Amino acid sequence: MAPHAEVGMGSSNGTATTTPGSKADLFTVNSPNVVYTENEIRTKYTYRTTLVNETSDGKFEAIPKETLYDFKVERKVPKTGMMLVGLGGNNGTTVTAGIIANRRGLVWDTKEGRQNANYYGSVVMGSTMKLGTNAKTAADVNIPFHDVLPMVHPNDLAIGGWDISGMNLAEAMDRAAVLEPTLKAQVSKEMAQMVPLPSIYYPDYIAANQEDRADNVIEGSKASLAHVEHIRKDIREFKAKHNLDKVIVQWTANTERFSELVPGINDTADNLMKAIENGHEEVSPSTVFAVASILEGAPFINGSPQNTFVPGSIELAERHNAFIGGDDFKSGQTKMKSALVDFLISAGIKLTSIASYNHLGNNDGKNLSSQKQFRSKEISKSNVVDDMVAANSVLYKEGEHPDHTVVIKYMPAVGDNKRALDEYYAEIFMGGHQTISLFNVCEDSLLASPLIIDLVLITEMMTRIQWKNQSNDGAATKDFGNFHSVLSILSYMLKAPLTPPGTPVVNALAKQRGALTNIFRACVGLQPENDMTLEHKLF
Ligand SMILES: NC(=O)c1ccc[n+]([C@@H]2O[C@H](COP(=O)([O-])OP(=O)(O)OC[C@H]3O[C@@H](n4cnc5c(N)ncnc54)[C@H](O)[C@@H]3O)[C@@H](O)[C@H]2O)c1
Ligand SMILES: O=P([O-])([O-])O[C@@H]1[C@@H](O)[C@H](O)[C@@H](O)[C@H](O)[C@@H]1O
Repeated sequence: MAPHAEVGMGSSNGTATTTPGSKADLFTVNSPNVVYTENEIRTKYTYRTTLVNETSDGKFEAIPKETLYDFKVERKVPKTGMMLVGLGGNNGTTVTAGIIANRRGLVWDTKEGRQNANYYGSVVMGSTMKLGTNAKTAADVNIPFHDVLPMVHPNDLAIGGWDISGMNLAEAMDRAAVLEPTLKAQVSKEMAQMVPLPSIYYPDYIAANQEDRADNVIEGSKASLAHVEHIRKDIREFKAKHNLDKVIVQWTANTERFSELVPGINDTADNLMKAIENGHEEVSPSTVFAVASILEGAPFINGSPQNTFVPGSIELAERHNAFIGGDDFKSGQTKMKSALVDFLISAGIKLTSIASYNHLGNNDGKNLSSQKQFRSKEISKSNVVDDMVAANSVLYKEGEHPDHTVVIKYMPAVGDNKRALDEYYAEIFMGGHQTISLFNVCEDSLLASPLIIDLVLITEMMTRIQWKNQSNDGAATKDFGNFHSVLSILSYMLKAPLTPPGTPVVNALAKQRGALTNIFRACVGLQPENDMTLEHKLF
């Protein structure tokens, strides 16, 4: 068996990328509130919100509020590694092959002609944001999202990870049946050298039909401190082997059943550690990976829908000032839903029914053909409309919401090319109705892989941003510190965004992108994009 090798840093014949440590800035901000030093960007930022009081006669009083923040961004781009749990799966092999292809600037033949490697579908690598308006022409100036802050380039990521299947990544890529043979042929040699590290396997958490893959497992079928330490050691060794500054761990392994939330077991950090020590059956493999990552100081992202982040794991992350994020990549059908529902309801159209069906034939679909695993996915796919409905009391009474059903069927013949069929039914003006019927073929792994990259790049960036705020008299109220451990800024990439305890969940796609964009703009002293364009209206 080939050694547990990984794909290393950018190769000699790779395309030009942001060399770790360089500060090749596309723009600088000329403002008294922004200071650039050799190692940092320091910003004084005025955050403007509106506080609302309810008056005794049922009306509202709106009070504009300003909070002064200091932001500090480390400019040095660190050498970063991405460790995937489920490396040998459809997503794991596809994202690995995609980064290798981009790094080497590969071109391959397809039925439609020559195809170049790209990062389409990645917000960070494939989208832009408005920097401002041209001082002379007043035309919008848009820049690549990746250039708003000094971010890691995906071509420079070292890649590794774990899988309960010991198949090398070239064979696993063939098993996944996602990529063109002409591309696979060009990356196969390099991927054949990559064999996932053995992983923990607790059969009760994933479908029984996954058992035939489990030939690369660490001894023990229940949680243990030994499992936590084994994973921590894997992370340390990967980091040392590639001489990395940082490692981000991401779960793209199978969807697990939900863990039961048991007081005294997974409700607090101490109880969770005790439950792991005692091998409690309500501690899942994904929670063990989360705990190991938190203790090792590696941010952990959950790309699947199960409740990995039981309350005890969130408390543990907060205690260790570690970053976590999740849940469940928002790749195709649900991404469309979170945009369409936002459009309909904010247009004053009363959505009354969503029928959301899909069938797919990959191993994910095979795992989801088991009821407990499907239930995890059904929950994450169903809750995505709640915030948009609750925000419109004109259309919906308290507690009223559209009918919403989610159906997933396993149809091996279609492989990774999921067919999503949706019907949106709505009430319109004067008793009319609108019916929107969608047929959306989502090549699932090709849609999810860019999200895996975005989650790593944004999470890594968040480890280099610190903040403090000032009281109104300008005195610093605290020293610089990290954002909250739960990275809700990642919500755009996720179906069921995890938020700091007690804070609201935002699923509307435009709001999610706006939060991500405007927080990054704030870190270089730029006000939020507001699209008012008064300069084009007031003259
Ligand atoms: N568009 C998408 O593909 C998409 C979107 C949202 C969420 N997801 C989720 O992403 C996950 C991966 O999707 P996929 O299509 O790559 O699935 P996949 O079944 O092809 O890959 C999952 C991999 O995880 C491995 N695995 C299972 N248990 C493991 C463990 N305990 N440790 C290490 N490896 C383990 C399996 O052997 C398999 O190789 C699934 O949970 C899926 O629901 C996928
Ligand atoms: O396309 P989307 O809804 O974002 O997400 C997908 C689901 O539609 C699909 O049924 C499931 O198998 C995938 O894991 C993924 O969750």
